[in-house]
Amino acid sequence: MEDKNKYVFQVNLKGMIELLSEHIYSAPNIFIRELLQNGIDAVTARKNIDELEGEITVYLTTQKNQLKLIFEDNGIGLTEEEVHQFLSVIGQSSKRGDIDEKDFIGKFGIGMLSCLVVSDEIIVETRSLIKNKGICWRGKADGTYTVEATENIEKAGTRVILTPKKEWRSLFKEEEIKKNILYFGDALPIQINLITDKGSEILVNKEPVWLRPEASKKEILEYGRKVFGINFLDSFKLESNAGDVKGIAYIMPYKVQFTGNTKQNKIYLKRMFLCEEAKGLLPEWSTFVRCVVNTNSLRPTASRESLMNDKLMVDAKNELTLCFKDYLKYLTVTDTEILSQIIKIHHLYIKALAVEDTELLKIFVDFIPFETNKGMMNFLSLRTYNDIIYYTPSLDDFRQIRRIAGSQGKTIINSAYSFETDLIEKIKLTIPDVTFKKITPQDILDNFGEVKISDNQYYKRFEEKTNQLLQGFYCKAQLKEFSPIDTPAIYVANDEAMNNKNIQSLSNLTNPFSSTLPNFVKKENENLPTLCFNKDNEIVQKLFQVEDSFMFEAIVHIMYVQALMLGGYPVNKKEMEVFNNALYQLMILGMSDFI
Ligand SMILES: Nc1ncnc2c1ncn2[C@@H]1O[C@H](COP(=O)(O)OP(=O)(O)OP(=O)(O)O)[C@@H](O)[C@H]1O
Repeated sequence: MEDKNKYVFQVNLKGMIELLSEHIYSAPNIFIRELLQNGIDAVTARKNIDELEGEITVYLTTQKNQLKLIFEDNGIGLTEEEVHQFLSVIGQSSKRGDIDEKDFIGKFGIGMLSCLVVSDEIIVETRSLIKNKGICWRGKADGTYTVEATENIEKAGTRVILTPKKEWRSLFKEEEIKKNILYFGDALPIQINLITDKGSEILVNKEPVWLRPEASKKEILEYGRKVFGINFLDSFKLESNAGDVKGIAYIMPYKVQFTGNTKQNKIYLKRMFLCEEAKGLLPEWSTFVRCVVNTNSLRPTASRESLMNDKLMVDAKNELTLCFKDYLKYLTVTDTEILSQIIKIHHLYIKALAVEDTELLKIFVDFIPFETNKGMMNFLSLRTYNDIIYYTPSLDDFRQIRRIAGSQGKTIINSAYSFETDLIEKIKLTIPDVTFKKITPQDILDNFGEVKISDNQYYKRFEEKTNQLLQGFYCKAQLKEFSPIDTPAIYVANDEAMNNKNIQSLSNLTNPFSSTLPNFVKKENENLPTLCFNKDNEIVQKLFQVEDSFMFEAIVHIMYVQALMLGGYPVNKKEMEVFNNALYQLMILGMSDFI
């Protein structure tokens, strides 16, 4: 029995078009991609029936003062029933459920709507290869359509005719049409002709160089230069069974920011340009390459402007990651010159790769450069000249200790960069005969030579007086022996000590809560930053004998703030004030002798 309360959904076509143009498709030129796609799918469908070579011809012509864009293909065409079934029902596609479904690019049944973004009406003249009768279908943005017989189309195939809306005229200019056809269709396996009132030209007619197995490296690099405008260092093939992916990766000739920018590639789906975003398809550390790849079976999203991040994509990514690794391994035996250039320019990425792959780590480890207190050094020199290799994962610590550690004969790696500490941990596991040791400023301090204060009244008084002066800055003073001898004082503070200093400074502010802050510092905590004076330094030695308290104070303040600056520590307002004041007073004093 029929349900009286049952109704059928209505579709507001205008709303649908708005949705497509504003939210699904990124630009109005997408209609060119959709028309090319339909043309090629129609030709593919015909290939199963006869051997005719497929062709797409685009006409740009003025008829009765009206600009017309005509996309014509010699594909399978549509019967009258199919016109009603597929062209006139949104979301209905002849390519879904077909045994050859995987051969077609389209499948959602919405692509044609993109034409209504730029044209008020779509006219489709079509003649099916199966039922030899010409049909003219006219669809409008208000959701109505008409179908009638036509003699306009003589052979099997389809012709889509668009008249530009006023606001989109610029998209229908010859150069614009040409540019967009090449942008989306330059790798399509079909001849594409452009015929205008001025003449005709073939835009696409051969296999792109990056898909030709016999193409030379020179040709491939030349293609990369043309497309990306970059003189790449080298190139290698990308191939994966999962997703049926094939293409080329180009090595950037200069350093690129480690921003994870994956948006400067060319990704094709069944040879139709899809997007520039390779996220999910290539490994995260691969931003030192640009790639051009085609996939025949990874799945696009409905906007057809990115790939779906599904299991197949993950499998493809794993296979493509292997291509990177194989290429680098291959270079170790075929072209170490290129390899060392790649490592020199892109060592950050190579390190990330080595963290992931033990085999590669073993191959590359000696080539890998590290930033040390003695400049850039590769691992081979590091391990040849040092029994112990020190490293520090904090840039602040590295800045602080690099000079002093060097003078003590230690080599320290700055491992504050991404992947660096992970890499060191991995090297420790993989190459056990190399000794690594993490080092902090405190370790350096512990290694300074002790000075017996009680033996010398000058030393004793010096430490007392400097401690008194520095108390107000939450810093303690110690007399030590260390090299280099020309460094009068070094400020040493670990994170906790700095934290204590900051809390103490804040507690002096007028904020009503600030007085409670010192309670957060552990009471028994002796962990304050330390200013180590170098007992054997000339200025310090002179300072032992300075009796004048004004002069003593000024010099200690200058040495304190200078040590802060040298260590790369922040200098607060109070510290800056005493520093400036001391300098000012000393300058006045110095000048007075010459007046
Ligand atoms: N040039 C053509 N030749 C033959 N049939 C066509 C042509 N263009 C469109 N069609 C028919 O119209 C249907 C709808 O086309 P439309 O572009 O809207 O969607 P689709 O190509 O099926 O999928 P998608 O939305 O993924 O592009 C197609 O499935 C096809 O049957």
